Amino acid sequence: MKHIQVVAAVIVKNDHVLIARRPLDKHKGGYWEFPGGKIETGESHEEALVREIAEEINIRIEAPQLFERIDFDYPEKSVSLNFFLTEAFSGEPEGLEGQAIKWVAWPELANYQFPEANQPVVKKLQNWFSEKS
Ligand SMILES: Nc1nc2c([nH]c(=O)n2[C@H]2C[C@H](O)[C@@H](COP(=O)(O)OP(=O)(O)OP(=O)(O)O)O2)c(=O)[nH]1
Ligand SMILES: [Mg+2]
Repeated sequence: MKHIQVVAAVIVKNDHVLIARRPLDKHKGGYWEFPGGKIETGESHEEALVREIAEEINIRIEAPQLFERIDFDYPEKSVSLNFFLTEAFSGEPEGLEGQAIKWVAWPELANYQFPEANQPVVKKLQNWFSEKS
């Protein structure tokens, strides 16, 4: 089975987190995600993350910290997801690939459908916010 390494950003501003809706023509199209994508050959995780977020969301993220790692097998491919949390960025988020983006108050996260693999990271993030507040 095809295996890919993915980095994704959990971008936090106060009690909100930025999510994006995957384009319909992509794997898991229509699901909400933490923006990010595949690591390219020769890139570090952090380089890939900064690049993907600039390409997709038009902001520059700073000081991302590894938050959660998840390996998951979909029927069509297996993914290693590396989620990095950051509260520091410059610029104004914008969906550069035509995708919807949204700042969601953390208690509302449960109302958005994420890919199956994301279940543990969404739960961990809800715990992270609830311990902070
Ligand atoms: N970015 C992101 N991908 C996720 C999440 N959860 C999840 O299962 N995935 C899966 C869906 C995809 O199979 C893969 C990410 O690939 P991608 O389509 O975003 O890759 P990419 O941005 O490099 O896009 P491209 O090569 O198709 O243009 O990881 C998530 O929260 N964020
Ligand atoms: Mg992507």
